[in-house]
Amino acid sequence: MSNLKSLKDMKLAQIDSEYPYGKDFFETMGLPFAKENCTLQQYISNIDTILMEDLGVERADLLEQFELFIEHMRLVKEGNDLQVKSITILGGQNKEGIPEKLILQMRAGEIISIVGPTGSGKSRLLADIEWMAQKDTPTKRQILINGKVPPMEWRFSIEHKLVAQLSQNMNFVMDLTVFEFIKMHAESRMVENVDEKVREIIAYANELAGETFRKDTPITALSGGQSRALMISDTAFLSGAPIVLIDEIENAGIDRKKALDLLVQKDKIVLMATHDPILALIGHRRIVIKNGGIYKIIETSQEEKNNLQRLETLDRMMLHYRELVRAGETLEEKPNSNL
Ligand SMILES: Nc1ncnc2c1ncn2[C@@H]1O[C@H](COP(=O)(O)OP(=O)(O)OP(=O)(O)O)[C@@H](O)[C@H]1O
Repeated sequence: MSNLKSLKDMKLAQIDSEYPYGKDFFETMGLPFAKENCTLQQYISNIDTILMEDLGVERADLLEQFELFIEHMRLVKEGNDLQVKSITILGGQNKEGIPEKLILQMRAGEIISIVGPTGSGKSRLLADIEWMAQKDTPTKRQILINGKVPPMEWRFSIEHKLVAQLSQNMNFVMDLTVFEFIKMHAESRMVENVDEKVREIIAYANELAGETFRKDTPITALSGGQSRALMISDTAFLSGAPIVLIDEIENAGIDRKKALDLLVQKDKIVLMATHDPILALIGHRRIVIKNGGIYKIIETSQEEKNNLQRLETLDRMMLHYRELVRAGETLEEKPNSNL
């Protein structure tokens, strides 16, 4: 905060050029923030007394609130820029208290799948990462960011949101169109060229979703797959979060491979819990969970990658037939692996 102490002595024009969002603070209160040749202190002292009374704020408090606002916005920007090069999981214990005995490091640009039977603890592992567990969850795991214990504030702070979670259910309750919703998010992330970014996000989401939607479609009218696609595209383009956790993407009816390519392009660390062999093999490595503990880690072998191609061919065939079913066509056509 020390550099903020001098805010009051800065000229308004200088504040405007260093913190372009600063004027919003005053303008939303109905206080014009012209680029006058006076310091912030002078500007606040010169605000009409009746206006100050109407606002119900003391001059000293106004300055303090402004300083807090600038600090908050600065942290949001810093959080956006924070680089996560690695996450490390220090093993804890399984459901029976047997130690995991492992150190697993994951680097930016990696996709890691998490596999294991229902109830084995896949979501728990994702939750440990999201919460940046410090031996204080049932698994007793510890998570390091860039090889270090993350500062406590990151666990609670919205500004340092390191983790974006795409969960199984997305329920929208707001009465907004797709464009308004994404625009609101883009504005809160303080991106430049908001409208262009929003159009880009919607276009990508439409590529991921089987059925297209329009920018003026109400978000409540989106299908499960469409809203999932929208949130994936939104996360890829807007979320500063370098870590993306995906809990079971397979049932969403979206182009899973494209979705992952989009997320990983952005140099994120992607972890996904899945039962789907294609997604499991898209991962560079997969964590196998058994009885609440990390049981083994499998590097995707060349042999498996060759199988992935075969499985993808089968998947395209299935998708084709699914489209025929959706369109009410007959299914008499012979399966064709050249699709
Ligand atoms: N190491 C552990 N110690 C204690 N409890 C655990 C451990 N791992 C997981 N659990 C608990 O076991 C339960 C099931 O785990 P979880 O929901 O993560 O399973 P899952 O593999 O995601 O299942 P599904 O495939 O059905 O989504 C949860 O209540 C979770 O907190």
